[in-house]
Parts: sequence; structure tokens; C-alpha cells
Amino acid sequence: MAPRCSCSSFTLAPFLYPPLLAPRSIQVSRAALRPATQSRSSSTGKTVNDLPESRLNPAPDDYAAPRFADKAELTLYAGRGGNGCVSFLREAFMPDGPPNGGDGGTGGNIYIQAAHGETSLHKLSRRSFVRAGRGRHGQGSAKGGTRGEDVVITVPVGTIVRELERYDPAAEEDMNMKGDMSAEAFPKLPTRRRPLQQPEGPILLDLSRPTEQPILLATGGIGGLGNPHFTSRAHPRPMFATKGEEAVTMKIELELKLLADVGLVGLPNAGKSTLLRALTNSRTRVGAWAFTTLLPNIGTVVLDKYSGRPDVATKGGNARTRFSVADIPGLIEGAHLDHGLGVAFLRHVERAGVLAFVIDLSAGDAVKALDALWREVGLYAQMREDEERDREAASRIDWSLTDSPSGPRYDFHMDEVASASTSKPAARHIAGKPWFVVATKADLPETQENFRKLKSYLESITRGEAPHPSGVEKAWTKKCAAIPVSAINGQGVDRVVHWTVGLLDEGSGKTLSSPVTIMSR
Ligand SMILES: Nc1nc2c(ncn2[C@@H]2O[C@H](COP(=O)(O)OP(=O)(O)OP(=O)(O)O)[C@@H](O)[C@H]2O)c(=O)[nH]1
Ligand SMILES: [Mg+2]
Repeated sequence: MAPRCSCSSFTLAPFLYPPLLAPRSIQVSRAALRPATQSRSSSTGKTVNDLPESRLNPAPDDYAAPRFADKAELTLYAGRGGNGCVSFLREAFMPDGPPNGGDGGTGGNIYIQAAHGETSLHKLSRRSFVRAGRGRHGQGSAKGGTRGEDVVITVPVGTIVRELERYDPAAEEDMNMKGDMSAEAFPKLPTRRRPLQQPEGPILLDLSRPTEQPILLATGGIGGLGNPHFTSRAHPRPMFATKGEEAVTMKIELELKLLADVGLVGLPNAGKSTLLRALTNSRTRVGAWAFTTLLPNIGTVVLDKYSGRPDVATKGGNARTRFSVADIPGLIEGAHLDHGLGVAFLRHVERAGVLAFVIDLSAGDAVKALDALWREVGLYAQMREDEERDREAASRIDWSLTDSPSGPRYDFHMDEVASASTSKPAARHIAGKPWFVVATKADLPETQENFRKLKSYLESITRGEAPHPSGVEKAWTKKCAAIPVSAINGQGVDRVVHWTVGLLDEGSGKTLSSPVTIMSR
């Protein structure tokens, strides 16, 4: 068929296919832009050492800024139920048929699930509320309303969920009848229950492992009843239905504690971020100055290269296909006294399965550096233990006033407080973790001797001849190893992966049996 107007297609052509009709000079100038943007990074951001620029030795401005948040507060609105419908059958020769209004649909529920792959709460921290879908209203011809859509909030493994506030309308609220019908006789209405029971509050969950099934937080409202439910001798044609139930509204707080399977701990400028780049696809910032990293970065080491078959043999039935690594800002001596960036970031490796101490072989005595790091980690753990003990002691204090001749006094159970302090050896939980040393910058000259000393020191710890560097009794000293690495050249990195998987497998037997701990309220 001939086009209705041939000239119109010609007029529209430049708008529909601009690249085809654009003059040649424009195309060339656009192509020329591409190398210009690429060359910008290499012209402005020279590498700080004289080595050639690469992914592992990037320019200081070649990085992806981490998006990280470890706290979020959300208001959850479960979906309210759809309203029942008032409707009557109408057919040919039957203008006044029986009532056939459908029931309203149930509102959507809100669940929470901890999943691997999520590393931060930044997406949730930007949202202030989460709303599930409302149930649809019932319709004529006895069509029930469809269910509202459920919402699953996905959070990183290690998130703690605390309920702050809740508004829960009664599960079987009074019917919102249209008009005053209290005196009227109605048939017995069906008991309407929520398909899922609203969990009792306040909710307090520690999602320390991935949850296979989403966990229910807020239940949607029940749908209203359609008019056929109200048919009776007194009301053969009821002109009323019920409204859908209001749903649960809840305010929750999310706090992320555990980020990764492996935590990198090291002095500033040791090469932690370069190691993370070498192990993973992370584009964390690298620079030859202290405190290049200001926020924790997470990378995932993929073991099976998405082939479905792991490259690294793992113990047990479930083959490990990946593990995550956390790079935190460097620690300096006195970090527990808030020197440098402090030890606050250690809480993100506190619950990691394995600690990897990254030590720069070219920056002086490696043994001293390892001791200094362990000292800071040990002191941090001690601080945490003290905090926990104080909290425990505070919860044990009986604040009730007791009558005594000398007047009222507060009854402190000091013996219980003392027993609490001695029941857990300080710093046990962090010093009891499997650990190893990644000795970086092994490509630099005159680092062999330093590495040899470090290795023999670690061997003596393993044999039990030297104490654990943290000074904690019964700390983990099974196979203290040092792996020489040149992260900038990607050398020795495979050995780090194999060693880590071995240690993770060893520790996996000790993990909690349940993915969710419902903490004490
Ligand atoms: N020669 C050599 N240089 C390295 C190696 N690893 C890292 N570097 C260099 O060491 C410097 C510091 O590296 P980063 O990875 O930023 O160190 P960092 O520990 O993350 O430092 P902070 O984030 O400040 O704590 C950079 O200039 C790197 O290029 C290595 O294996 N060999
Ligand atoms: Mg860094």
C-alpha cells in the first residue's frame, strides 16, 4: 500500500533516525569525545608510584566511592484490606436478582530477609517507609478482590532488626457497617482471621545468617465482606457491605554489624585496598598516603567463576561458591583511644569468620606491626566486653527500694556482677577467630629478611613457644600462617583465597544452627 503522505515520512526522518542523517563532521566530533574522557583520568590522576597504571595500580581518582550505611530507620505500612462490594444480579427477565457483591482482598504483608550479596543498608537508609499493596475491592458477580502485593525487605547478613513502635488494629475489629444496624437481625457472619498471625512485639531479630524463608514483620488487613453475607429475612436485598481492615503500621530500626566472611585489618597504607582489588572486582580507592580508605568497602570473591563448579575444594556437602571480604580504614597505634579514625570500624570485622592481618613488608619490622595491630584489636575487644558487662550488670540491678533502719537503699547484686565479669575471658571472641597474615609488597627489594622473621615468629606461636600476640589465653593459634603477596602484580593472591576458604570451612562448624536469633526482650 502506498504511504498516505510520502512527504510526511521524509519530514520525520531526521527526528526518528538522527544518527543516519547527521553530518559526518558531527559523528567524528562525538567519537573524539570518548578518548578525551578516558584520557582525563590518566592525565589528571597519575599513579603515585612510578609503576605503570593498571587495575591493581590505579590513579588516585580511579575509584568507585563506596555507598555505605550501617543504620536505617523505616516505617512499615502493611496493606489494608479491600472493601466488600454491594451488588445485585441483573439478567434479562431478572432485574432484581439476589445480592452478589464480592469480598475485598487481603492486604499485602511485609517480610524481611537476610541475603548474601547485600553489603550495606544505604538503599534502605534513603527510604523512610515501605508500603505493601492494599487488597483490591470486591466486585459484582461475586468477584472477590485480589490480594495486595507482599513486600520483602532484603538486608545484608548480620543486620539487627529492632521494633520501635507499632500500631495494630484489633484482628477482629468491629464491622464498619453503613448505617446503624446494631438492633437489626443478621445471619451469623463468617469469622474472618488474618491468614498469617501478626508476630508479637517488640520484634528483635539478629539475622546472623541468610534466611531461607522471609520473616514476617507486619501483616496485611483482612478484606471486607460483600453484601451477600448480610442477606436475611429482614434484609433480602442488603445495601451494605463492610470495609477492609486497617493494617499494621510499625517503625523499625536496622543496624548492620557483620559485613563479611573475612576482615582485612592493617596499618594505614599497608596495601589492604590493593589486596581487595586483587581478590575481587572491587574498585576501592588506592593511594600512597595514610587513610585513603575512609569507609568500609566490601568485595566478593567468586570461587566458581559462575560455572557452577567451585575451583576451590571445600569441606562438607555444600560447596562454597563465594566469600566476601571487608576492607576497613587503617588502624594506628592508640586507635582504641580514638587516635586516627579510631576503632569504630572494627565492629564491621568483629563478627567476620576470619581475620586477615595485612602487613607491609617494606615498612619496618613486620613482627612489631603485627603485635601493634593485635594489641589494638585486643583492646577493642576488651572495650566491647566491658560495655557488654556493664549493660548486663545494669540489667541485673534491682532498683526496688528496700526498707531498712538507715532508710531506703538501692540493692546492687555485686556478687553477680563480679561473677559476670569472670565468666567470660576478656577478648575471647575476637582472639578466638582463625587468623593469618598477608605479607604485602613482597615485590619490593630487601623484604625477604623481614618476611623470614615474621614467618618464624608465627611458627613459634603455632608451636606454643610464643604467646598469642593479643596476650589472650586460649586464643586461636592452630595454624598461624604468613602468605607473601605482591597485590599490585596479583602475585600470591590465589594462595590467600585457598587459605581463607580452608579457615572459613574450619570455622563454619561453629556457626549458629539457626539463621535467626530472637534476642532477649
Ligand atoms: N610495590 C607494591 N606496592 C603496593 C602493593 N600493594 C599496595 N601497594 C601500594 O601501596 C600504597 C597503599 O596502598 P593501599 O591499598 O591504598 O593501602 P591501604 O592499606 O588501603 O591504605 P589506607 O586505606 O590508607 O589504610 C599504594 O600506593 C599502592 O600502590 C604491593 O604489593 N607492591
Ligand atoms: Mg585503603
